Amino acid sequence: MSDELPGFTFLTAGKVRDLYAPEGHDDLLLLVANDRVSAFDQVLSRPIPGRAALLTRLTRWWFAQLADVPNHLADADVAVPEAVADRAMLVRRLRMHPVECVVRGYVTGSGYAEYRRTGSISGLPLPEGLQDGDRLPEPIFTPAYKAELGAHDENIPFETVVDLVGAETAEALRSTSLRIFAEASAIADAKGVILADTKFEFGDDAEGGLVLADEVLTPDSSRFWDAAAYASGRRGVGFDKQIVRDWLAAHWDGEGAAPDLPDEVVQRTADRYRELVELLTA
Ligand SMILES: C[C@H](c1ccccc1)n1cc(-c2ncnc(N)c2C#N)cn1
Repeated sequence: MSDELPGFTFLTAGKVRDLYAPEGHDDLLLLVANDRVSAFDQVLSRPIPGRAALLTRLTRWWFAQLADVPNHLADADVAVPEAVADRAMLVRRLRMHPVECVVRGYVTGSGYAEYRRTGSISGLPLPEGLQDGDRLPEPIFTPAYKAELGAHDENIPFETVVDLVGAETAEALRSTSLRIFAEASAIADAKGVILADTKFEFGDDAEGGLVLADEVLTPDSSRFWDAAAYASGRRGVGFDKQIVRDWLAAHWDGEGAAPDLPDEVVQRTADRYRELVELLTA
């Protein structure tokens, strides 16, 4: 739904979300999630029913758990159309910082690839001999520069963050990201879920205060692993896209457009999202 929201002006579309401006409210935005899912850098053709509403519910829940962190949710008298209400967030328009604030408790994915190449991630040297999925001695802040839509984010050292946003804001981004990660991973851990890594985005409000933005601590911005599986040696058993990834790996050579997911994979994936959200928010 890229342009049919009465009372709202369509601004831009991401892979799995659209951004609107409420007419007459220049200080607000509307983030609308959709049921599309991306894997292997492709938005898959078949949506996952209920996914957007579940992840919106999860983001709202995390914002409530992180009550000590200012966030961009707006409490404004603006009617959000019923058609999108359960998958939309009305938010304060911020001056966004061009930094993906990534925190890693475990080494995997692009971080592990960089580690294998350089022995470090975002300029942070790591112990030798780490294997994919290993827990790090302590969570690390590994920022990335926000790439254009569709391109990969580029890991950058903290010094570059300082050049981008200034020393005070850079330190606030790092300390706030690490603090939120510690709080969130403790909450997840208590429910049998490993928060392996996550990505936060922040902006400044009109008073210059640092505000947590975007979506937070969802499977789109984070890796959530089954702790029991990890403990038994099955590493990286994800809660969301593992089913999709496994099916694609078995039915697609990675060339051209990904094949349509079968009904059974779509349904199991939808169930898995629900399982994660209900486990975390219980
Ligand atoms: C990346 C994301 C996006 C969402 C949906 C579709 C495409 C991009 N986005 C969020 C903002 C944004 N700008 C100003 N104030 C804010 N509170 C936010 C937020 N969140 C700009 N882009």
